[in-house]
Amino acid sequence: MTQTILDKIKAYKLEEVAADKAAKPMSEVEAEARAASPVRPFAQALFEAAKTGYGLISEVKKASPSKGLIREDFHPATLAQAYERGGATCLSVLTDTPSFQGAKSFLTEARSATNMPALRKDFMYDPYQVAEARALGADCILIIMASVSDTLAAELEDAAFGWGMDALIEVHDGEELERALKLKSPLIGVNNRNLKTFETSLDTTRVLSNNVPDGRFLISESGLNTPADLADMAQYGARAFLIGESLMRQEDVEAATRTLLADPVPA
Ligand SMILES: O=P(O)(O)OC[C@@H](O)[C@@H](O)c1c[nH]c2ccccc12
Repeated sequence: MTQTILDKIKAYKLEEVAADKAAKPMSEVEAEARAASPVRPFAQALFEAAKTGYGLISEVKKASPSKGLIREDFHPATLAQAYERGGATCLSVLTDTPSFQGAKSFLTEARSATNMPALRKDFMYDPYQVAEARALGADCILIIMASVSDTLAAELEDAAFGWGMDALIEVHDGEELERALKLKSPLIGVNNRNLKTFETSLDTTRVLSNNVPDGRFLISESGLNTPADLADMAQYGARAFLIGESLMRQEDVEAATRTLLADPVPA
């Protein structure tokens, strides 16, 4: 079988985690997590925002494997503040370095410059990374069903809940969605980008929305550019969105965020 980009990421991430553990044992990370800035309610903030408008998870994203460098002028704290002033609900901060030019410090910097809850956007394979997320200040972690077993997904979710964090469960097809629904988290992220091929299609949300039951909260992720895209996805039940690139490409991130959220279709 050919190796996908996701397989490659997993391989280096497991090595990275092993090296991190050797440098700083779990007990130390746990102590840092206990001393970290208190958890901000991530899911709750999205539910609230979705009652009257859209929930927006705004992503601090410097580069991606498919697009290379997205934004030259990149200061996580400044960008996070622009998102907040523009009306975003939550932050997502890429902490992966090899593929996304992110950094763990970006998460702490961005979050502490705002009052928004923050998602650690990374590829999670070990409860060590979950404790580390909390130590960095994260309020939510990402669980990518395409890249983990059911057992590991449940273990990561339990670890997140144990720290008082939320978990965003990411799916890209019907099989992954079915597996996601065996977990407890209400936050279901449908990624319009296939992480194995990097192709993006909003049909992913359109199709999978049919199988997201009441009681789960649908978040449409990736490839969203315009208010019309959001209105389109909202018709399929998505009241919250995870957006990076299209906002990161704007000179005035605050104004672009405000424009995107200006005219929500009624809930
Ligand atoms: O930049 P975009 O197309 O607006 O997408 C944001 C976000 O959905 C995307 O960065 C993403 C979704 N799931 C991921 C998993 C890993 C890394 C990145 C991602």
